[in-house]
Amino acid sequence: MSNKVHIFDTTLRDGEQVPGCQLNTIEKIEVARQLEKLGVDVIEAGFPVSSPGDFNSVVEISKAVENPTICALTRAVKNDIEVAADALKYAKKGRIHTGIGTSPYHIKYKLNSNEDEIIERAIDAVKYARRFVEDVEFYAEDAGRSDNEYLARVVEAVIKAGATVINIPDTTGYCLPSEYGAKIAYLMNNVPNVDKAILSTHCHNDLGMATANTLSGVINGARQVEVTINGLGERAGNTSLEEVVMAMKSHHDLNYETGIDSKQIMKTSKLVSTLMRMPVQANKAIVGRNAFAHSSGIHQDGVLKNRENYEIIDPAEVGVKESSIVLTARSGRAALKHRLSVLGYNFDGEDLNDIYQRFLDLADRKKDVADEDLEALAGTERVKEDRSIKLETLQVVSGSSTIPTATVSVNFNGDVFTETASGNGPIDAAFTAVKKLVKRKVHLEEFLIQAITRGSDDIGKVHVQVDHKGQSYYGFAANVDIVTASVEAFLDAISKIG
Ligand SMILES: CC(=O)SCCNC(=O)CCNC(=O)[C@H](O)C(C)(C)COP(=O)(O)OP(=O)(O)OC[C@H]1O[C@@H](n2cnc3c(N)ncnc32)[C@H](O)[C@@H]1OP(=O)(O)O
Ligand SMILES: CC(C)C(=O)C(=O)O
Repeated sequence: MSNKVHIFDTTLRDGEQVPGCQLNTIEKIEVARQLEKLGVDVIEAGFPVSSPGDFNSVVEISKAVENPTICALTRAVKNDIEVAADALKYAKKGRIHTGIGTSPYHIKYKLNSNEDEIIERAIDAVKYARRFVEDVEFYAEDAGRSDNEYLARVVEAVIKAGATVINIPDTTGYCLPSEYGAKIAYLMNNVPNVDKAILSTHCHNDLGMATANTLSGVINGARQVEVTINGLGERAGNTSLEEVVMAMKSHHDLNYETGIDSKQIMKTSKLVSTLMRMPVQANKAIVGRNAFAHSSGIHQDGVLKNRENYEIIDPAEVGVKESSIVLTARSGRAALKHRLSVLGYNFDGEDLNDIYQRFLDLADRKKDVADEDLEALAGTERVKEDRSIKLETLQVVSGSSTIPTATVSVNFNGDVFTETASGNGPIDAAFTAVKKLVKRKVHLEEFLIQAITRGSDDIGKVHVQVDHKGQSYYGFAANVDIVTASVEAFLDAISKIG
């Protein structure tokens, strides 16, 4: 048996069934072209009978794409098949995907039918589709809950009728991996003409087992997998392409081949997420933003010593530039030292311990610490050491119905002095208190606050310029508390007055 596993992407059909994920034709063409670059074998482009828009998309995708087979979905209904054939008229390689439910639920409650009648309808649909195209895929909807012996009879009959690929969908995401694998193995062993067709998996994720079930199907003989980018699909989603492909690639011993250029995975994931307006969960395998992010000290130390200590996939393999070391309150000195060195600062020994304590203080208040925060820490560390007047404590009261008041204590050569003042805001009040403390005539000439990175938990960077007897002095500080940063910057400037 060949080791080639065909990748059938149904992002534009099953993925597009997700509420809010509908795309227009131009967007679908963009996704289809990217899927072609990714190297999928089949693109399921839509369900042409469902709407003129979907019909048109299948037509235009057929024109736009060269290499992959373009597939159109139908029910086991003549008109669906005729419309699909018409939509595929420009496809270089076109496939009709027709089928019908085979589980007791579907046969009785959905189709109000019986087993023999369903086999006849399945045969008729496949034969009818073969009048239009050579490549006909048959789906036994809800195969996951279908009786294996009956399913084998259906599969044998539709292969005889001319089906080239047989899809065994776990439509409701019900199967366990062992159960789904056993179903594929049963068909491989009990359908006499099974070698005339390819068995395909189509596993939904209702119990979070879509990827496991798909792999179990492949291990037991399926050679096509139906998958979507980012695992999008009806209800809890479909099997995610990136997970299946990277699982097969990571386990070289399984020896499966696909035509996928895995370096295109991230780009494809981002395109689909953006166009379908469906964010990817941060911890999603392979394509989540945390999939290659290390944020705890022990892991960071391990990754810095050797990436493979904590990574089974080289991020470059899926088109991610590099893994990231995210500095948080759970990071250790190894990660901090590494990040500082990337930024051009070398901290060792006691210096490293000092900045590490200040870093922890910041990280406890801020979820993650960005490079700009580190720059500020590394810079202010030096600034503060040189200063003769140091801020001991600062307390401010402000709000919409109170007079802003600040109490500032400073340490001047070992002695602590305290003053309280009010102002038109907390910074003005604190500056007035500082002016009372230093007993020097200083005039604030310039005052600039900047947020360093993004959120409201950001570090504020403050630059001040003060005038004393006609000469300008500059001060700088950074802190998550902008009033503290302002007072520190003011003191920094004042300390420079001789
Ligand atoms: C498991 C899957 O994901 S299958 C794909 C699901 N995707 C979609 O359904 C999107 C496209 N669907 C549509 O646009 C519409 O449902 C259409 C055009 C296909 C049909 O629309 P309507 O004619 O209004 O039928 P409606 O959707 O209400 O009901 C479906 C009918 O198809 C029948 N049907 C369902 N599946 C099949 C099948 N595989 N083969 C034959 N008939 C089927 C149902 O029994 C029902 O028939 P009934 O009205 O005689 O009871
Ligand atoms: C149409 C079929 C293949 C399907 O989407 C399913 O059974 O989940």
